[in-house]
Amino acid sequence: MDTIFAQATARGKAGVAVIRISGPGARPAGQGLAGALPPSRRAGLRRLTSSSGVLLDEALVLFFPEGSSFTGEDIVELHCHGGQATIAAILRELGQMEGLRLAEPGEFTRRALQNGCLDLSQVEGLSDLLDAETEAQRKQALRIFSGSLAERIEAWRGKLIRAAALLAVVIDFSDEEVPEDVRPEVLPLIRGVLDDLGREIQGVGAAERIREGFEVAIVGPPNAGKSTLLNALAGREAAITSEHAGTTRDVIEVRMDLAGLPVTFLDTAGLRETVDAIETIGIKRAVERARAADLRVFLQDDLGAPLFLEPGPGDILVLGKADLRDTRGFAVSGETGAGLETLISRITSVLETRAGAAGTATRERHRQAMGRARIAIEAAQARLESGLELVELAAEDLNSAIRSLESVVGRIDVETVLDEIFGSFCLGK
Ligand SMILES: Nc1nc2c(ncn2[C@@H]2O[C@H](COP(=O)(O)OP(=O)(O)OP(=O)(O)O)[C@@H](O)[C@H]2O)c(=O)[nH]1
Ligand SMILES: [K+]
Ligand SMILES: [Mg+2]
Repeated sequence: MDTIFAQATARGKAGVAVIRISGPGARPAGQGLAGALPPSRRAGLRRLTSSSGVLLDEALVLFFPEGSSFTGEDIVELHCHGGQATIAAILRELGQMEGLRLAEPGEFTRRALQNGCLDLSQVEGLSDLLDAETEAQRKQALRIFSGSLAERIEAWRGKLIRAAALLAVVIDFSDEEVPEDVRPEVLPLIRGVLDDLGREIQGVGAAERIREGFEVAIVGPPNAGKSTLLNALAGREAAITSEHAGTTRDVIEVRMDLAGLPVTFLDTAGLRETVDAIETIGIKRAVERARAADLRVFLQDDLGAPLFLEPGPGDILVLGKADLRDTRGFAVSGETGAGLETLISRITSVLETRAGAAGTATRERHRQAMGRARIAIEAAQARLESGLELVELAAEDLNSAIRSLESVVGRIDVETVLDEIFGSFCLGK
């Protein structure tokens, strides 16, 4: 196995930079640079020198031995000064050492996965954690990274293995006398898993929105003040505004953080009947994007006017230019900021409710694997409900469901399933 190294912190000038070395050559490489390494997992201040005796830096050095490091291999960390020349000099020195090479992107994490320090879902969680920009994203990513999905999978797997083992008893006795009917125990077990899976599959959509961001489209007639409203929400001149009806043509996106939820606001072309070819294209885009958005804010001149688009559940209808109106209804003004707080809190509350449906699974990959498992378990359930004749097929269905679930965490070894089934049940053969 190669020994790899890379700068773990972001590129650019900084107070401190961390360089990580992982693999069988990490310890000798660290010793070559720093002399004697500090005791395991304890920081020690060392002078880093090149093989030709040139002082490179003074750095904090840490050693994480194989088995208790991020990658599972020996790791040496150098917390050096964050100047570009310092980092370059140390990386150059490491590159000249026998058996060491620069890591490829994600290679430390890949090794952690290979060595069983992280499962596949945790690797996904780690990648989300590094991408997290809002509080909801951070919490969701950290939950997966700390293994919560793996725990759920393990619990379902345990129940399905127990169910399959009970069926195995029936299969074994089927040639001799009438076997005990294990269905009163098996069916509730698999029903419980089906209920959980149903909820988790339902929640993936919400979890994906938290990962990728919700889209909120601002729609309405030309000159309603949509772009002015977007700019007020963004706190900057993101979109061109003018007194000319039909100013906005392209969809303008502004990314924001609403109470920890990532939200992209879309400003769109004003909706109306028009013969202008370019405006027509803009309106088509507006309608498409607004339909696909999670939520629409209909900014209106008067509430009776045509909407050009069917409002969905949770959508918000609001009058614009509140400063020019004498209304006791809900109105906003991008110009003065009137009603903005109320609008934001309404949007937030709709999105928070939706985000609340998120479970533990966060990705399409998870949904597909859980979906396959659900189909297989439902097949087993149907076979068992019709009697015990199809018990072998039902057991096969359960094993296939177990494999699908295991694929979520990257463990797809069937032998372990068989081992557990026959390890916990002595059939006396
Ligand atoms: N008094 C007042 N004027 C506003 C308000 N919002 C926008 N306006 C004015 O109304 C005109 C149209 O504003 P825009 O923000 O460009 O309207 P729009 O809905 O984006 O228009 P299109 O992109 O053409 O569909 C501009 O002259 C704005 O200054 C408001 O809240 N109060
Ligand atoms: K306008
Ligand atoms: Mg506009």
